[in-house]
Amino acid sequence: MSETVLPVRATHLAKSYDGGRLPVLHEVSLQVRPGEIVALWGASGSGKSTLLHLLGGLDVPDRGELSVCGLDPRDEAARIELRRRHLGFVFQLHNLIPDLTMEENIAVPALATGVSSAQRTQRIRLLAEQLGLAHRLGHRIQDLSGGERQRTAICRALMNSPRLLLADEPTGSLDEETGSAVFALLKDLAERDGIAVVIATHERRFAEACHRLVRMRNGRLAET
Ligand SMILES: Nc1ncnc2c1ncn2[C@@H]1O[C@H](COP(=O)(O)OP(=O)(O)OP(=O)(O)O)[C@@H](O)[C@H]1O
Repeated sequence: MSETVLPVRATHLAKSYDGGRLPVLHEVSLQVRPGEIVALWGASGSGKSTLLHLLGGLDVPDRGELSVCGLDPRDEAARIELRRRHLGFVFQLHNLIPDLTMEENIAVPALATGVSSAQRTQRIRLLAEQLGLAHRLGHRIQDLSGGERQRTAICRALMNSPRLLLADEPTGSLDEETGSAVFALLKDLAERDGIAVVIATHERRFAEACHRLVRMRNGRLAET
């Protein structure tokens, strides 16, 4: 990615629900550079998930300018390209398919990209080793611990080598120790692999350990 193409460049984004009756985001501007881990920190209902959804093309802003890895997620073709090649999303409740194995779950994003099954298997093994999951690849999701599930979700999000990882309360369902391990992993991805990471969290200790803490309050950003 050239230096001018930032993973996130959002300017004056606004979003409301309920036909405009429920304004949720106001004048939100945010830039994220490669290798940077940025926390969106704020109380429940402050708009963190809504902003992540806009960045990930899961929802569209009412107003403002948005470029994600040089593409506009409002455009459908760009959205498909983003999901296939540039973007990984980690949800609070992992959203894995419980009946499938860890390996099958991690493989899902690669199914639409046309990579060979040999390349797919190689990539899954590499990621699983990096995240300490190699010994569990054949297990079904329902048989895994919360921390293993969340690390599996991170593997799945990394499957297509994204430049930007969006993580919505990735530690929210985990105990303190497991949550710390998952957070350390996300920070490592930014610092070691140059992936831009945006993490929504209400946990102050994680927000403060990020490179940048952006506070959200009533749908507005205040950088600290
Ligand atoms: N699809 C929707 N339709 C209507 N209102 C919504 C929708 N999504 C979110 N909201 C509302 O927008 C506001 C912001 O929600 P959002 O989920 O972005 O906050 P959050 O900071 O991520 O909260 P939490 O930490 O609880 O996940 C809330 O009042 C929420 O009820």
